[in-house]
Amino acid sequence: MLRWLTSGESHGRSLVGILEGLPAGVPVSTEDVQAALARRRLGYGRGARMKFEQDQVSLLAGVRHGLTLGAPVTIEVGNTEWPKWEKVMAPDPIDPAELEGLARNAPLTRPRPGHADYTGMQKYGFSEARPVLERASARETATRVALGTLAQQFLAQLDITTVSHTTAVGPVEVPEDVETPSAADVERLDADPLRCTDPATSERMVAEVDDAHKAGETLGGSVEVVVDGLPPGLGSYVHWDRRLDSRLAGALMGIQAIKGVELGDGFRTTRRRGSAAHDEMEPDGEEVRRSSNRAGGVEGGMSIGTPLRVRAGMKPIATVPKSLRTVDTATGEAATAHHQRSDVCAVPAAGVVAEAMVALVIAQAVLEKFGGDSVAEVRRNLEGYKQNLPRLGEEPGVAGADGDPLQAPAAMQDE
Ligand SMILES: Cc1cc2nc3c(=O)[nH]c(=O)nc-3n(C[C@H](O)[C@H](O)[C@H](O)COP(=O)(O)O)c2cc1C
Ligand SMILES: C=C(O[C@@H]1CC(C(=O)O)=C[C@@H](OP(=O)(O)O)[C@H]1O)C(=O)O
Repeated sequence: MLRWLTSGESHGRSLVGILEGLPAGVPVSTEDVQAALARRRLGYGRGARMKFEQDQVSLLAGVRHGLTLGAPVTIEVGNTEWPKWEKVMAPDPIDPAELEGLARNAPLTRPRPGHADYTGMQKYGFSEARPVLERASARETATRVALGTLAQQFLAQLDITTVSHTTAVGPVEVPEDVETPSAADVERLDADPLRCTDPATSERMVAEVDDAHKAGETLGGSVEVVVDGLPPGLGSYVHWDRRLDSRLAGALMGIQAIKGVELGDGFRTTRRRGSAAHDEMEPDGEEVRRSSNRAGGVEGGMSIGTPLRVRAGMKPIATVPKSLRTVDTATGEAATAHHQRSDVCAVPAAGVVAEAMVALVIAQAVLEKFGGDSVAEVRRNLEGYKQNLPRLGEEPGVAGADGDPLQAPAAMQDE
């Protein structure tokens, strides 16, 4: 089973991620992880911190000479800002005199609506928001991207590729008739200020970010992750928590500020009639071809072999420069929420994080179905499965107990 865990505070010494269950033989280097993290820092509208802070990557365990060992992989992402926070975030007890007058240590008692601040204070019994925001911050997503790089490198060994792109920033959306990008477009997407596939829409998104910035506002939007090369049959219809769609939705909703997830055409499908909602089948030699990909590659909780398309919607950044009304928890008086610096829009970065989470879920589903302790073994298992998939016209491998196909209820049978 592939499992992962992250640890670390936003202004702590470093973040750490552990990935357990990855087979031996996945190529990965410090440079690969560093490059993936650099992609997460991209995007028009991100705040000052992205410019001056570096992600310092160390592969601490589980990798030797550029290949995974099959052992847990531990990645550390060092915060280069640590020297400024060493006292405020010191793990060991510290003489209060050393903290005196430090602006960074000022109690944050004006919680931001939309962030974890206030409920985190209530839940954990803190008198200010610093101990909450340190972990609630999306700084943690650097670790997910680092671990996702390993999953992506593993999937690439099986010719499964992942890419993400921005589909909306605030009200500015990529038109429906624009072609969905593939992994071949990664460089072009990363070079775009918003990681948007359509240059005309990207220009409008830049203008929207500028406008929001000037107005002291923040923005959300949506991203799409596309996975090519999936075999049919990952996930299952037999139980809710084995469904690929439910697992993808959980993983994406687990990203800070993600408020909705759609598979394929998602909610657009709910407004269509049945005949315009599904992906019709037609014979293609010994195989079945789909005439469209509205479902986004998942039916019945399983991958169907067409490209996976999954979207995540992000709410606007909670630290709004035009400060929101709140309460000062120290005085009990009405106040405006604390604000120092923040992103205006982090949708492009959220796309890179979503790509990492999708890669982790897909890698987990691949390992569940095909197993294997080395990449070579997983590849053999996958190839064997693909070669033995039933062809059109062949007898199905499994029938009912008496060999008869199940009868549909009379009301559903053709007249
Ligand atoms: C990549 C990324 C960057 C973010 N940057 C900020 C930020 O600079 N300021 C902020 O207030 N929230 C930021 N957020 C969002 C907060 O982390 C999020 O609003 C907070 O966790 C509460 O959201 P939730 O209710 O979905 O948990 C960012 C989120 C992501 C995914
Ligand atoms: C540091 C990152 O994102 C941070 C996510 C974040 C939040 O509240 O989620 C708030 C900001 O941090 P700070 O308040 O220290 O400026 C972002 O910069 C990062 O993505 O690496």
